[in-house]
Amino acid sequence: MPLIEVNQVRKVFETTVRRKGRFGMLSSLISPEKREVVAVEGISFSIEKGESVAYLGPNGAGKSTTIKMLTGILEPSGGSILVAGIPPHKNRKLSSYQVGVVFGQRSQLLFDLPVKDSYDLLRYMYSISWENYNRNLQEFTEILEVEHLLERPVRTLSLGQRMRCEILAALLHDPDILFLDEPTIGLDVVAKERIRAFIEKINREKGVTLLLTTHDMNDIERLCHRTMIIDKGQLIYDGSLQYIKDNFATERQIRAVFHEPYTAEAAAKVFANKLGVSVQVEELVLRITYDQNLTDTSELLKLLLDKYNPRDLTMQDESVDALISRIYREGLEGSPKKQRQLTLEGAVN
Ligand SMILES: Nc1ncnc2c1ncn2[C@@H]1O[C@H](COP(=O)(O)OP(=O)(O)OP(=O)(O)O)[C@@H](O)[C@H]1O
Repeated sequence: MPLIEVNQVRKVFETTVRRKGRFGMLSSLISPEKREVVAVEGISFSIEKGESVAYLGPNGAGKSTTIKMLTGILEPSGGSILVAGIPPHKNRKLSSYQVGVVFGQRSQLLFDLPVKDSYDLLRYMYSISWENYNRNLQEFTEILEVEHLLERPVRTLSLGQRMRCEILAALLHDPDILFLDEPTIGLDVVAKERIRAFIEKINREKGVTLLLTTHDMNDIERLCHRTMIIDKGQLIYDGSLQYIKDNFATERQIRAVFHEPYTAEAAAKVFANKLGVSVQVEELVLRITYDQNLTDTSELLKLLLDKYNPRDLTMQDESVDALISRIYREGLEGSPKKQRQLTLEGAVN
């Protein structure tokens, strides 16, 4: 049986529209105009124990709303959710024993008190035995390198230090599942890497199931074997990131450095006329961006080498960041590969 089961879940928020004009506020108070926002629209998925899943989507897609429903903070407007066999919104307390949550933008630590006081409170709230509490505290403080922070008031910690303390707080009660909403947001490269290493370890060694929302593609490449993409409240992809890369990353860039600026200019004019190719020139450097499905790499390279004799050549595939942004913009239907298939089908007919 899957550890998390989400079946045709919807969430509709009702908001009040503020009227414009001098008396708008008064009129809104007397007869408020209501509007519905559909944040999540019939989503279904299941997650097995030990999986590490990325939950991606552009701003406002419905990621946080889904996590809030999975943790019981919000009640679904329709459909059903079971987390470790429990509907979270109906039995939030029982469900919380199985689940740890980290919200990158919000804290579950008490701001004015030392970090350790929040941990003691969590021990009490979750009725964690002293033995388990002391064992987890010792193990996690060591790995996360936060021993020296335990007596410091939370408000005095840097963002990176606080995030490490937050993650520790979420795991003190040995949950089977960890929901992470943007756990590396705003952190520097070193702090991000530290947190990723820890999350990866608890998934691998303790079998903690992960569901993670992020806008940082390095989080996913490092941590998640499965990626779900949500857009406008609907699940548009559920599979591996590798599949997306293999099937949708069709853009590539060639960077050529020439001996003379006018050679770069001349080459740019020639390549700009090719189908699916765009060019950029900066002094000696020419960047050719092209769709591998429309233009053969060997053809471009041959032309460059034979005719323009560049000093240096490098090639770069479309970054995962750029790829995912393109999917957000154009959807999976808009991928060059799909377009090409459509074109070919069109040609056959
Ligand atoms: N309490 C609320 N009341 C009304 N609308 C809401 C509420 N919470 C979220 N929404 C709306 O629901 C939609 C989904 O929001 P949600 O926060 O789930 O998106 P998200 O994918 O987490 O975005 P982001 O990446 O920006 O955090 C948005 O249109 C948002 O404005």
